[in-house]
Amino acid sequence: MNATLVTGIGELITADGPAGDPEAELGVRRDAAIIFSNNTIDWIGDAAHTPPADHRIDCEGRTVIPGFVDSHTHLVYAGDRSAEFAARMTGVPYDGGGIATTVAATRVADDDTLRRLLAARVQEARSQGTTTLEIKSGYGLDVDTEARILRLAREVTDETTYLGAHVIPPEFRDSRAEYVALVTGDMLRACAPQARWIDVFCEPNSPHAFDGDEARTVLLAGIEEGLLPRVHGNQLGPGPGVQLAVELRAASVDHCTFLRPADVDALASTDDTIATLLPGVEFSTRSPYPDARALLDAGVQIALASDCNPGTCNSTSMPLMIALAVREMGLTPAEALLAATKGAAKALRRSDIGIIRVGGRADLTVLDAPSYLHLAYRPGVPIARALG
Ligand SMILES: N=CN[C@@H](CCC(=O)O)C(=O)O
Ligand SMILES: [Zn+2]
Repeated sequence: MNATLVTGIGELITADGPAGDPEAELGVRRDAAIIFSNNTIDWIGDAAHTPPADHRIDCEGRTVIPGFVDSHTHLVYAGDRSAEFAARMTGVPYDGGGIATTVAATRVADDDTLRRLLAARVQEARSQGTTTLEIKSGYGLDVDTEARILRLAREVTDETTYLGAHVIPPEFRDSRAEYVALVTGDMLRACAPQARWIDVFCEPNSPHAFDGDEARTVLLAGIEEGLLPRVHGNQLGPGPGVQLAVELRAASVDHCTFLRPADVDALASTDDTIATLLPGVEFSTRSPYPDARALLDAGVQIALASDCNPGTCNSTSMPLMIALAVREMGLTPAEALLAATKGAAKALRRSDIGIIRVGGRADLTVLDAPSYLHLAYRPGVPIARALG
């Protein structure tokens, strides 16, 4: 059977409590233990009366939570844009133009280089408690490199996203329609076999990104090819991204930084589309933070993700995202932890992760702390690590 007993748990957060009150939904259990085998949870019960197991992990009073689900990352890339960040801190606004810098560096990086860079970022994320990563393409913007990025991403996760519609590459600046035709034609056919999702940077406030009509064309082509839609929306200003995501029943619309009341209403009207908030981006671009309270008060389901990428948020740290969500967006620690686990799992249409329940994946994260509150109470210190 090769079963492992996890015991000595000071506070167990299952995220499997009744919906409604976040504190109750956390499903906090004390004096509980877990048994898992083949990465599946077999048993959760009283630590004083545990079934037999082959191995034993003593948490020595630490807190155990569901492994973080990071449902929005751009981890396959080469190059560095720290100079762009420094310029932004002097007041230069972000408009997505710097993506071309990363595209140039990524196109000339070989597979071994990209694989090594990706492996280091995956390990960095796991060392901070992340157990599921979604990984997008989007730094190739030509058929071969986009397909290469997704092939490398698929080596480390099944949650891969085709983002050929990240920006219009320089060589197509004067022929946007031709690039949209490439993204929805040869590039889509080359990439779809290695992708579960299709995404688009839907942003009329950037000359580099895609307007509502272009974004719709891209997503409909991806759906036709069997991919599930996700959207980068309303990041730099009001725009059609949220409405388009809800209309096409996208699993998630991400950023949601600039929301009009009609956008909040649209998100509140559906169970299909999660509003994924990316506070590391506002932190790193000095944008205003999304009005998370308005979303929650309207009954909108939210997720938190890192959006780790070289341009707007170069951090894999989900604990940082939780601390920012509490400090800057007014979430309670319970709301933030649920958004970084169960909520982010919903943004991937998954129910076997982001939660600790029998039959679910044994993706467990240990906090070197007596309570989950320390994720926001002690920002910037390494208290979280994935078990195993
Ligand atoms: N806005 C679009 N894409 C990424 C940024 C990519 C980059 O600047 O390299 C984002 O989600 O913020
Ligand atoms: Zn992104």
